[in-house]
Amino acid sequence: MSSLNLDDFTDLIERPDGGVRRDAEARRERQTVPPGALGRLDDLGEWLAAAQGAVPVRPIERPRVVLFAGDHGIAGLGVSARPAGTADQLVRAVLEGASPAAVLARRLGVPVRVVDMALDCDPAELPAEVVRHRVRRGSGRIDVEDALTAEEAEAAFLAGVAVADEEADSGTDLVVLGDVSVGGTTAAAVLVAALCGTDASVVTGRGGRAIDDLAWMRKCAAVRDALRRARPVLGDQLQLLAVVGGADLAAMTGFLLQSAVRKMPVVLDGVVSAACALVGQRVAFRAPDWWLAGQNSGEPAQAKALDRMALEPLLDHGVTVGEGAGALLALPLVQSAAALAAELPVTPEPTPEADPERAPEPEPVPSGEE
Ligand SMILES: O=C(O)c1ccc[n+]([C@@H]2O[C@H](COP(=O)([O-])O)[C@@H](O)[C@H]2O)c1
Ligand SMILES: Cc1cc2nc[nH]c2cc1C
Repeated sequence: MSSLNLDDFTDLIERPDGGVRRDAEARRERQTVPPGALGRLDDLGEWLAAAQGAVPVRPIERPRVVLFAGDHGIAGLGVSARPAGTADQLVRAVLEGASPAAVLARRLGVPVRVVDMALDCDPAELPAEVVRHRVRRGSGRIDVEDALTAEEAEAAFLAGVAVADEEADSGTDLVVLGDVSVGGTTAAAVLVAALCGTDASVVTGRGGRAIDDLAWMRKCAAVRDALRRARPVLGDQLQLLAVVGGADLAAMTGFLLQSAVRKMPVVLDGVVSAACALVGQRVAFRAPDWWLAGQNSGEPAQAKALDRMALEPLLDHGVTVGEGAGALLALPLVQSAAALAAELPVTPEPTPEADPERAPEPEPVPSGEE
């Protein structure tokens, strides 16, 4: 039996500071740029201030890309555009600078950290910088078996918690979160359908235009079968991740929740991070207050999950490549919002002298010496 109790997260996660948010709004009102003229960037700047507990908001100077990597047995059914068990190749491409996320991260000067949770390869053949938290080699085939044992799910979740603590402790001020997986979007679709009470066909996407009609039908059938296995465990999120999630998704959920505990804002990427965020919301309803939806990837399950969390994607360019690439594109926008909020000139705060009607009572004169 698993001993980890996720209920503790409900109390551990606070809301971003509402008073700070109001101070940020008041500061914005004293900027000479007309109200509303910066559109959603105003909201973004005020949200960041509240998350940081600081007015003016501090610049985002130490962002990081954190990617959880794993293979999924379900990919063996031909539900992915990639052959099953090849996520390690994607990991190498990221770390060699040869993938979309690697190009963007290099351009933006953001370090990338890849965590092996369940790659299906010899660990000795992985690049040295891969963070090692593997709990098994490939998560189980979720249409017919559990992705993980209860112990593996707990270990994976706690690995995610540990990585979030390491990031927070090292001064990371914003995380761009993504996955490197093969078959991961099938597990994500199952989680979203299970938690939203919808059918397989509503949540099953094509991964951009990557899979054909036959593969889409196989994916739908796999989601339907896994969904049947998910329903009995809907009330226990760790068990849900064990039955139909996988090691990378369990870790990502732990990461998201602990990031909220540590008040470290996270930008979500695609359907996999959105599904984990939705599981996290079930664990702690305040947690989504700490997350931003970087982009709309176009996957129906992602849209459903974000809608449930009332998160509105910053961008919409149909980026379905995963590995945090879509969320990375949103990073300059977030950094711009912080810079505008902090750097645009403000008119001086009204002082009591300038407004005699609002002048406070005079301080009583101290009667004696200290
Ligand atoms: O986020 C999305 O909408 C999305 C849609 C299709 C694929 N991906 C990414 O592509 C990778 C392979 O996913 P899959 O499930 O199609 O094998 C994985 O890293 C996913 O995050 C991502
Ligand atoms: C305004 C705003 C509200 C949010 N709630 C959760 N994440 C958020 C992000 C933003 C930007």
